[in-house]
Amino acid sequence: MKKKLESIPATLVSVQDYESLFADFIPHPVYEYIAGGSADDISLKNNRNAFDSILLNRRVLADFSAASTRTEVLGKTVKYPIMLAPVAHQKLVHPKGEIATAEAANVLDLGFIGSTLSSVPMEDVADALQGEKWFQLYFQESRDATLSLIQRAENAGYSAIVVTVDAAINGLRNRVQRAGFTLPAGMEANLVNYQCPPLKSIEADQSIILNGIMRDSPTWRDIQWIQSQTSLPVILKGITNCEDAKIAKELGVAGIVVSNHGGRTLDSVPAAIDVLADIRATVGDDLTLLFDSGIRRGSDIFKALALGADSVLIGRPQLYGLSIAGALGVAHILKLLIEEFEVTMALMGCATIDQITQDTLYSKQSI
Ligand SMILES: Cc1cc2nc3c(=O)[nH]c(=O)nc-3n(C[C@H](O)[C@H](O)[C@H](O)COP(=O)(O)O)c2cc1C
Ligand SMILES: CCCCCCC(=O)C(=O)O
Repeated sequence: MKKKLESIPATLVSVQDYESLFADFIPHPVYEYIAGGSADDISLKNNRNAFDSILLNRRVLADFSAASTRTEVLGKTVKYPIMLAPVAHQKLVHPKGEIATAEAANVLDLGFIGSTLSSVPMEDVADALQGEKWFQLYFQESRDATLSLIQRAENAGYSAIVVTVDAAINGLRNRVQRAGFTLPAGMEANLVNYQCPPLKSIEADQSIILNGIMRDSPTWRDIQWIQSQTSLPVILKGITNCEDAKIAKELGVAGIVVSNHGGRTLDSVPAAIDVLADIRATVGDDLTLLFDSGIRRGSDIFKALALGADSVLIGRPQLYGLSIAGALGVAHILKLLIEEFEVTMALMGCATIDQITQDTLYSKQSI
């Protein structure tokens, strides 16, 4: 395994370059955990294929005298429509874990979503962050434990709760199983004092999954309960279905992350980018829509905004940079994506974010 780099070689000029290299810097089972999707990687691959099939309908000779990447997300002005997605267990790839990623987010002035499963306590991650910080919530087995996480997030200064709703149980992580990946101790720093309740009893002819694990799994009523327990905006992450988006809006959530979890939960769900426009049409213009799953280029950020996202989240690329060169690597990757996004805006003739509309894309039928 290679030692972390202390400077960035001139050959690393895109996220793809980092992606090709990061396996050399981490143990193979960890690589499989990060790079893999679920089951046959169908959704994982679809995420990229779908982005590649979207073509840009450029305009020339546009006026850039008042150009800006600034926009509003959840009622606040941000420098770029880009945030760091919640990514668990970051000390798997670097001893500083989430602290290094937070430092990179600070350098680029990007918002950060801290995971319930972070390997650094959420309070320390919050202290390391200078900009916008949201907390991603995984429901715990008991409401007390879930509520305690929300209260800790509030006390630590997080300004929104992002509830992940697409992972009621783990997906079929076959690549992880084949590689023999197991989570080392110390990778779930927020949960050290949380007791795991005993396994639920089931009848002899019942399913452990459907009647055991899923029996008390969260429902829409639990989302309402969370809303009743916090004054922070509540955002649901992991919606790919228009009816679910409609229910979420009716319940008054502050936003939705259109995401298939990077192809890591249910395999064979569509590419997240392929459902984004329909979800935007369903919820209307006013609800905050975030997007992740497959963003690897600045042009992907542009495409997601054109299809209705207010901001995108960067997932796996954080870990490529962290594995190879710590905070410097993450910052470099984020910088590359920002520059690519700006180049795309420039060559597309879009000087401001509100000019990035569906008209900037060829419709699939028209080509
Ligand atoms: C190693 C890893 C850990 C992740 N941990 C979380 C997590 O703790 N909570 C969560 O909501 N999503 C988690 N995700 C999903 C990301 O937030 C995001 O949805 C996904 O990475 C987007 O796909 P992409 O990385 O292919 O762009 C994780 C993803 C990876 C790769
Ligand atoms: C029951 C879901 C566990 C997910 C663990 C972290 C994550 O979101 C991911 O690996 O993806």
